[in-house]
Amino acid sequence: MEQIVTGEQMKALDVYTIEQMQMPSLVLMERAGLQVFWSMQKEGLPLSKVLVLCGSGNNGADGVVIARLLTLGGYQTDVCILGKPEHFTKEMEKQIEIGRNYGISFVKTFCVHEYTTIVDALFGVGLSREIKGTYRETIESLEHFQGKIVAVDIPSGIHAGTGAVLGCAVRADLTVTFGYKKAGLCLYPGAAYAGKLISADVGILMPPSFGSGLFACTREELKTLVRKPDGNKGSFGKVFLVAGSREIFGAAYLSGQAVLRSGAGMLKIATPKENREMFACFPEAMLAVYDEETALEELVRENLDWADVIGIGPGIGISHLSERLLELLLKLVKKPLVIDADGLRLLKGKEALLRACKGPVILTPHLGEFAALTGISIARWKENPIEITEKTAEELGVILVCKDARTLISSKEGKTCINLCGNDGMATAGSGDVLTGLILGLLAQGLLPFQAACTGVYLHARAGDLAASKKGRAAMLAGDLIDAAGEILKEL
Ligand SMILES: NC(=O)C1=CN([C@@H]2O[C@H](COP(=O)(O)OP(=O)(O)OC[C@H]3O[C@@H](n4cnc5c(N)ncnc54)[C@H](OP(=O)(O)O)[C@@H]3O)[C@@H](O)[C@H]2O)[C@@H](O)CC1
Ligand SMILES: Nc1ncnc2c1ncn2[C@@H]1O[C@H](COP(=O)(O)OP(=O)(O)O)[C@@H](O)[C@H]1O
Ligand SMILES: [K+]
Repeated sequence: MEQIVTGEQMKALDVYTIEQMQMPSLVLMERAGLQVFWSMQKEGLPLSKVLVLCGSGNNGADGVVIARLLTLGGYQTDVCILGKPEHFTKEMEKQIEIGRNYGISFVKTFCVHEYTTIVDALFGVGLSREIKGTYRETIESLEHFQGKIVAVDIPSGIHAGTGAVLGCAVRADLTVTFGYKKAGLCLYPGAAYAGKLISADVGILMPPSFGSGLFACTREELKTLVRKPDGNKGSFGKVFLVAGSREIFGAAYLSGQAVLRSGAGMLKIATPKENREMFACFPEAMLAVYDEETALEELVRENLDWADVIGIGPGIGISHLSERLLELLLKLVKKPLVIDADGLRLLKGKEALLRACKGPVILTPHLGEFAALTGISIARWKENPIEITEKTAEELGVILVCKDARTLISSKEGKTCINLCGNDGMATAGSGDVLTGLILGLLAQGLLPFQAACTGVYLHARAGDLAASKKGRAAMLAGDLIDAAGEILKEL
């Protein structure tokens, strides 16, 4: 997993590196400036005339370093400092002094259209409030700029912890961020403002005791999934999935297919009797059919003994039978349980039962389901997604997968993973059912619950990117994600 930090955490790491490690802040800044300068060259930005816009803090000081490096490199460069001298940090004062000695061009006014590239060094992780006045006018004047924009550390206006736009923000083509990716660059809308994101090492050191539990999913996670040459279908895990209803067969089919495609050994689907004929097209799945006459407790107990992991929800509908099945699972299960879709809708009012559940529980709501379950509106979640997801996971005592364009996975212990892959082609009916199946399949193969949730989300998103490259984002179907997930696993 890749470490992600908030703005406050990044500032704490700066302080630690400077004060404890005794690394001079001007050295860190020089490295930061060099990284931006090199990236601008490497990415082939048009550098015939560059404007560097600087604030009064250390982000602005980085900007002055970049202007000096550009000038020394022979690129025509102007610097405009918007911040007031009384607010300059001591590093900013020093960089201006050095810049003057090197003869860089400071301007008081400018016309953006004269430039081919603009460097945004107005605000970095120190942005603390809504942007107003001259800063706002300047940022808004960049909206019609025809050249390229490079953001230093983070686009000015984006909150480093939440990705929110504080009044207005710079829309960059390239962002070079220092040390670690900031959460605000990983979450929307911030992610959309960053353009291409490059993480650059500038020498920031993280102490072993550092308390951030924020990560991004990476390819490494998939490597924990190893096939055993002497394994059998029992050792690759047995999944019991309560899915489908009289009206909805597809959700059960998609989840079930994803379970087996991810490598699980055996699958049994509990579904209403009317679905029996439909499952003729899915001979790999065993069936446990039920109706009004079925002794549900017996059915559940029998299958809980048999299975290694349990899922409930895809397409089960809202009925007294599906509600009873959910209650029985919550009361009796001692193994990992994944609850999705209608299972989440039925969970409302059963929070006490959920908290008392003896097995580890993974909930996989999209934001509508999350809002219905918790009473927290989608708009409120979007204001502070990490904090709200973590708090809800802790309160409910579950692993919570909040599905969105940037899905968040939080454990009740306060560890959170952000998924950075995937695309809008995945916003297609049945896509979530596939994710449920993948997580169940990974659990069945022995991944620990939080690991299975993060790896499942990552695999699903990578499959989404592969499916989009083959079929296109508009045309891809949930079923394509299943085949693509198989191909991703094959590459390992
Ligand atoms: N430490 C190091 O050595 C290294 C740091 N590095 C760089 O430093 C950056 C962080 O620097 P920073 O902490 O100085 O904050 P920065 O983002 O420049 O802004 C703070 C200034 O903006 C002001 N301000 C805030 N909001 C405002 C608003 N809405 N409207 C108007 N003003 C507003 C705020 O005012 P105040 O809130 O104090 O009144 C203050 O004056 C980091 O992102 C990286 O680029 C790298 O070089 C690596 C080494
Ligand atoms: N714009 C997007 N970018 C990346 N992933 C997305 C986007 N929109 C949706 N997804 C993903 O697609 C899946 C949709 O799940 P869900 O809404 O439960 O679908 P369904 O209920 O139709 O099965 C989630 O995993 C979500 O993270
Ligand atoms: K910036």
